[in-house]
Amino acid sequence: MILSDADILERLEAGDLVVDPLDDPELQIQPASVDLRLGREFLEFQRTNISCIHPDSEQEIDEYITETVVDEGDDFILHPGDFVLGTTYERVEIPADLIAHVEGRSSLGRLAVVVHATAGLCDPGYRGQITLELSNLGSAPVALTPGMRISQLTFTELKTPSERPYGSDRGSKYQDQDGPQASRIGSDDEFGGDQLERDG
Ligand SMILES: Nc1ccn([C@H]2C[C@H](O)[C@@H](COP(=O)(O)OP(=O)(O)OP(=O)(O)O)O2)c(=O)n1
Repeated sequence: MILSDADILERLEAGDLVVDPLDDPELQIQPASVDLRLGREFLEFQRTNISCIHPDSEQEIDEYITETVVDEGDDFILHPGDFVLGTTYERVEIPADLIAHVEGRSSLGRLAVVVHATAGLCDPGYRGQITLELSNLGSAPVALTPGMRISQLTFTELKTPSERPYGSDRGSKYQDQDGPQASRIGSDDEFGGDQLERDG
């Protein structure tokens, strides 16, 4: 079951679902979602000198990334073909019996701005700001203003609460993230590994 505005309000008031700060609930709570605003920090991949990214090398990923913090009143210009990481301004806490989906807003989609390239799932138990995978599929640069409503979060109730919510086991590498976080896929090994065992 997907939560409606009334369900979302009820869970926010109960305090187990958190969207903080929710400065203008009337504007931000939509019929069945909550609009989230764009934060000031962005991570950009440097275009030059990248021969190949090895996902298992965190150091390598960090070396290729630069951080930009947009000053008050300024915009971040997302150029055609760009891919950058942004962040929601709000911090969320998802209870063990809900799963949240990060969705784009139609008004930005119509400008060819995509807010999550592939991953759009916030696990039950997740706490923190949400990293946005921003790209511009159009042919004109688009100005993004921190504070603008950039994405929306929908909530689906699980049949039973998760027994191992995010944060309760070793693999929860993005728990409590603050600002945009680059991929930590290199930590997968440390947490049990995705590598297939080789035969012989
Ligand atoms: N666009 C998104 C999607 C998710 N998340 C956060 C909320 C999720 O609960 C958490 C982990 O997401 P995934 O499970 O999709 O990521 P991984 O499987 O790579 O990480 P882990 O191994 O920690 O589960 O990241 C985020 O900040 N921005």
